Amino acid sequence: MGSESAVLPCFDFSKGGWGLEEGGEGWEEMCKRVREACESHGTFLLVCGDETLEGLSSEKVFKVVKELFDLPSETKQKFTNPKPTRPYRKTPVHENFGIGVDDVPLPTMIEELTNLMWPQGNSSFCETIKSLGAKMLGLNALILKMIVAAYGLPQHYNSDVEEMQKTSYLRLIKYVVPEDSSYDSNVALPSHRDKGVLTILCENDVRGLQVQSKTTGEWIEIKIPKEGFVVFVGDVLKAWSNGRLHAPSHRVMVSEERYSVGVFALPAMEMEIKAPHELVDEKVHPLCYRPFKYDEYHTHYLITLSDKSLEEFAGV
Ligand SMILES: O=C(O)CCC(=O)C(=O)O
Ligand SMILES: [Fe+2]
Repeated sequence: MGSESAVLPCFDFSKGGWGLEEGGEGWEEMCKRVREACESHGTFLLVCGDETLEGLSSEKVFKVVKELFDLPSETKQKFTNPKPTRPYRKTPVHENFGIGVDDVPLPTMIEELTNLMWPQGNSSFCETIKSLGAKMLGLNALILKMIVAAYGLPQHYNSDVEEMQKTSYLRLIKYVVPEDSSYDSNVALPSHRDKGVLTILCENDVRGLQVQSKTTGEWIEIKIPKEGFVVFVGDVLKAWSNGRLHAPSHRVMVSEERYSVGVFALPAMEMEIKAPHELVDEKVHPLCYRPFKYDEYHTHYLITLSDKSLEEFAGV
């Protein structure tokens, strides 16, 4: 355990690097590399740089995130998201706010959260988290388009890309070292695979995230670039890609207070997850997963909470 994240691919999406423009110079090469990273590791790092992040420095983001978690418990508990899996939650090792309800735009939800937490207003929280959310949603969308392009799939699969982000949501997380000494481990978030499509995360300057190597099974420490993100492939994207993309197990170990922000791309509940026929062939890539509705898979997971739920539910 303990390899440096230097072994993980890291792409420069800053203006001085590869750039972010769809179809721009270096686009094809970048799509290919992103696809390869998602196949071999299921994860990669992204450096965005100040210009691309438009002033959203890590200091600025985590200052407002910390302000939220520093509010009194009674105030935080007022946040009862109508989506039952995403209210304010607190356990001995972490606290989190899941922000996002199907059909309600993320900026509206962030405004509602701000008004609830600070009736007198807090524009720096509201504007910072809205800009960050928009940036992270945009990056998820771009990466999904890159994957479609890298497989040489016809443009009409971009409608799958849109469907696959219909219920995206943002999560603000604080990890703590438990005071209760009966918690003898510092596993703050146990090993799991993300069940959705694609996850993008940033952290304050405290490490703790680890990913399990696809090839060796060892745990690799992830050092998310300060002006950047880490990206994980989730189960739904693995199924859609006919098992070509890898959905890696990851976990969080903490020895000091840590904060992170994640945007989780999730499909429309009624979306049928089905590999494009171009990604299926008899010999090399036989069909790995039967087509399934996302809400059925989601329900199955909530019942079993199994890390192998995709294989159990839809494996052929
Ligand atoms: O907080 C992190 O760095 C990871 C969070 C995560 O993996 C999750 O919420 O699914
Ligand atoms: Fe995760």
